[in-house]
Amino acid sequence: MSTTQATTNQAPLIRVRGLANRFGQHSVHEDLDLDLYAGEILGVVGGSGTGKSVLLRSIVGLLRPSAGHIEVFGEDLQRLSDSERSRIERRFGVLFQRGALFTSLTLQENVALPLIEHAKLDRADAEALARVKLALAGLPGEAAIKYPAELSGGMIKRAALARALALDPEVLFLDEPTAGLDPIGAAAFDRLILTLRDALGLSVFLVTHDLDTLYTACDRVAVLSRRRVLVADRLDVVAATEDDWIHDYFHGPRGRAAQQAAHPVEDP
Ligand SMILES: Nc1ncnc2c1ncn2[C@@H]1O[C@H](COP(=O)(O)OP(=O)(O)OP(=O)(O)O)[C@@H](O)[C@H]1O
Repeated sequence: MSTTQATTNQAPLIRVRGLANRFGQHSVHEDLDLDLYAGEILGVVGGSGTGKSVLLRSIVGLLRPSAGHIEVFGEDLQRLSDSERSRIERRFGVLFQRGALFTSLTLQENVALPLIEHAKLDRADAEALARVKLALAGLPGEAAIKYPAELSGGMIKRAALARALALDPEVLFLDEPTAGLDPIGAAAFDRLILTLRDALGLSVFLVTHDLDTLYTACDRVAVLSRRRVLVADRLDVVAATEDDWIHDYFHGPRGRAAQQAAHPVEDP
């Protein structure tokens, strides 16, 4: 696995080594290595079924790996007790692919839930803070008392992001955050992720199929292929890697369009 010089000088925030995930006879990951550095937005890509979500779930503690080590903030997750592990996991915010909000709760009640449960705030304080988080995620004030069914897909994503930010995480995990959004909504969401990273100093692990997201938001890109991370590096290095999937993905019509949109050729 290659990596940029700039990132090799600092200790990674998350260090995955020799990871294996197997479901019966089906091996999804074998001997997978990956690092996430402080303050970076790492895009994780790969063909369907290459195990991007499984990797995310192993890191955030929802799936126990079959083998290997995951170190987070310098601690090996497998060696920690359940309570120590949940102390670490509290420093994560996760936006799942089907970022389900509770349909019977308003947005501010949804976002207040982790604040009541984990930060032990009373309901009024939790909902006041929830409104701040909803604003941070770019939602207008009046959205706070709406129910998910009353909102567009883009607004629901933002509300789910607000909930992921509720406990002031240091690392944000996003599983296909722009899936299902129209191109304008997706571009706005990419900008929001960048703004939040800069404003809050977040580190971001971002699973995506969206080439525009890679070009506009990601500092590095990791490609999952053949059960491991084939390459994790700057986009230009990744796009130049000799591999059939990488070639088709980055140099097909969609890849060329995304690159063109990110770096338009100026008229003479
Ligand atoms: N709990 C599970 N039990 C058995 N197999 C599983 C389980 N979770 C995931 N898998 C399998 O692991 C493989 C990788 O799944 P995963 O959802 O991580 O892929 P992905 O790269 O995120 O795909 P996509 O891009 O389509 O979302 C799939 O073949 C899936 O069926």
